[in-house]
Amino acid sequence: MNDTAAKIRELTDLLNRYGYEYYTLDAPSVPDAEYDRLFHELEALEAAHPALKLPDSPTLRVGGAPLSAFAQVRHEVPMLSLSNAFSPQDESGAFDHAEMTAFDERVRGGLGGKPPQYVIEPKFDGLAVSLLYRDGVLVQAATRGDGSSGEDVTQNIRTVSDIPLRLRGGDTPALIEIRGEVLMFKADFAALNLRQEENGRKPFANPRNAAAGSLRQLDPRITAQRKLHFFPYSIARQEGGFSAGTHMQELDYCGRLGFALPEGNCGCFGSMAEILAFYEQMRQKRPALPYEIDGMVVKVNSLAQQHELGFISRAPRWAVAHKFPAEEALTVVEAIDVQ
Ligand SMILES: NC(=O)c1cnc(OC2CCCC2)nc1N
Repeated sequence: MNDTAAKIRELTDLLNRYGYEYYTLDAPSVPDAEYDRLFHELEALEAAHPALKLPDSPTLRVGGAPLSAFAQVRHEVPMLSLSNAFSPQDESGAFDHAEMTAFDERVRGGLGGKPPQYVIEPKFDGLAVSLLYRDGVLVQAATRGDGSSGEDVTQNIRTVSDIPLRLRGGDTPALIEIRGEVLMFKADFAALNLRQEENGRKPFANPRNAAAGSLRQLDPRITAQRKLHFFPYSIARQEGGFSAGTHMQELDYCGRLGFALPEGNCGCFGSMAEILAFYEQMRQKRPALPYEIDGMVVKVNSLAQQHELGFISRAPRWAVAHKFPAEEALTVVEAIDVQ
């Protein structure tokens, strides 16, 4: 590699590390002026040697030329959406968690009575996206769309500062598809709407609409100005790298790969009673959170148990077998009678 290419590689890695410290760890190790100096040095080298610009260059964060339209991306693994378990309040204001108790019973039934561990995490109120990394480099990002295919928003996603352009840590998987929620923090939403009104533009109704509108911009330079964030919540597929056995291990792995995690707002418990207590705590904490959540998501922690249950829930909902009593069942009854 010639020394210009080596210099571009060195500046790219250094600026990506500084960006991770600043945006994801909220712990910059250099002053902004030093970051800006190195950034302009990289911009100048890339302008002089366009062929040497790297796919994970931090200069991609400012957004390139506008698109005329979004391409469609087919999801290899359909993007499932969550069924809702509402907890209506009774007249005393207490929450009736009957639907959660029913969920717990269905899960235990589906696992042959084995007691599951549950993870409870925020239900982020943003928009779902899927991120594809090959050999550690972000190569494609898509919205959920109809679950089977979505819009290619790769250029716009590259402007989201806490989405790594290259995965961190060692043991990089050859391929990994990470799904999560793009959202706008409440404070950034308020500031954006102030700017909208100052410029005579319509304010956004809520942070979710603001995030969706900002991500589905054809001009990435507008997306870059919108201060979006991303939280991962599942690994859809993976080839190589660390093989998680539970959802908590998946989240922890995403943290090691360089993603931001909703620290302190997730929990893992062995009983629905503890889950509901955590739900109650989060309901109290909700107004003070920096981002909007519209509930909590409860998942079976073990991936093996998820796959086992997933099979049952993937059975056609529109058909059911109504079986005659098995012959041997009658025999067994007779055997008991005979004894
Ligand atoms: N809005 C959220 O915060 C959220 C959405 N989805 C999921 O999980 C998907 C992954 C597999 C089935 C549902 N988790 C979440 N936290």
